[in-house]
Amino acid sequence: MQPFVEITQVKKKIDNFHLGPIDLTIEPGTITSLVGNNGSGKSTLMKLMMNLANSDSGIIKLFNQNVSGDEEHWKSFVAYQSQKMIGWDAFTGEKLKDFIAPLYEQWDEQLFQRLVELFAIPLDQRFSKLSQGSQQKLTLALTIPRNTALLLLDEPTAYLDIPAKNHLMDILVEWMDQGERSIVIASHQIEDIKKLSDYLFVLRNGEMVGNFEKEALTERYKRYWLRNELTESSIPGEVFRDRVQVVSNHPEATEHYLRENGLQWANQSSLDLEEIITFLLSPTR
Ligand SMILES: Nc1ncnc2c1ncn2[C@@H]1O[C@H](COP(=O)(O)OP(=O)(O)OP(=O)(O)O)[C@@H](O)[C@H]1O
Repeated sequence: MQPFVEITQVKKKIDNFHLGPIDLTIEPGTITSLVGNNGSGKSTLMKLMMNLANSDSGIIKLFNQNVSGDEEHWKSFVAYQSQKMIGWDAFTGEKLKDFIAPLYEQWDEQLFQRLVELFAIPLDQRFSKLSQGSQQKLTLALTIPRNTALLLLDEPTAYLDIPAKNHLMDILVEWMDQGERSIVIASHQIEDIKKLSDYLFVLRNGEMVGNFEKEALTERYKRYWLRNELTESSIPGEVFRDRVQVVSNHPEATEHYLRENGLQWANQSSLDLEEIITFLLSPTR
């Protein structure tokens, strides 16, 4: 099956900020988290994917169509939740639903009603009158039931309360099971990233660090506790050290070196995904 998204060598400059070059492919049936420090370009990348901003170079294809071309058929396969919904303030949830639902052939009214109930969304209030969390809940309730093949969510859980976050994760997992679908989610919430992602696309200050398969990434990092303090200046795979502790992102090379040089380790452990992301986003490591 054709990838849902193909991004090739995309670059974008905004004032002093440089994004890219970005290469990213989103296959059907996958959830990809966009992970990066603040201002690293996650929202910009999503806007580029939606053709809400123009790239300076490179190609972005959604459903095999160039997003900046004349043909806009690709838009019917995508639902996008941005951080700020422009033009919604004056309308109630009920009215917004009346505008949006008829635009989507696959609109799932039952799922909409379920989300309204689960999240206790007051549909009779104007969007501008809702709390930030309730605005986010309503936005999700008006986005997920569109049932498009691709769902782009820009920080969907930043303001959600704990029960709503948990409900949302269950709903997204369920939603994925209903067909050839994919989700791209920009998030700083480690629980979302851990629970949902198949892939982590990591950006550091506009630069692409990589697109990592989550399980492979967690297996790649190991911490070794050595019996004696290290005197070597650097050992293969090392990304961090502290007296008798070494963290490696290339365990085979590290272990080979330690054995060859008679350096024994008393213990080893895996790293938590949060710690791995911290290493990936840290400029000195
Ligand atoms: N409309 C704009 N005008 C000026 N600068 C912008 C604009 N949009 C984005 N930028 C700049 O682009 C860079 C990337 O911003 P972006 O919002 O894409 O990052 P992000 O990774 O989504 O950040 P965060 O995690 O804080 O939401 C930032 O330096 C930001 O200041």
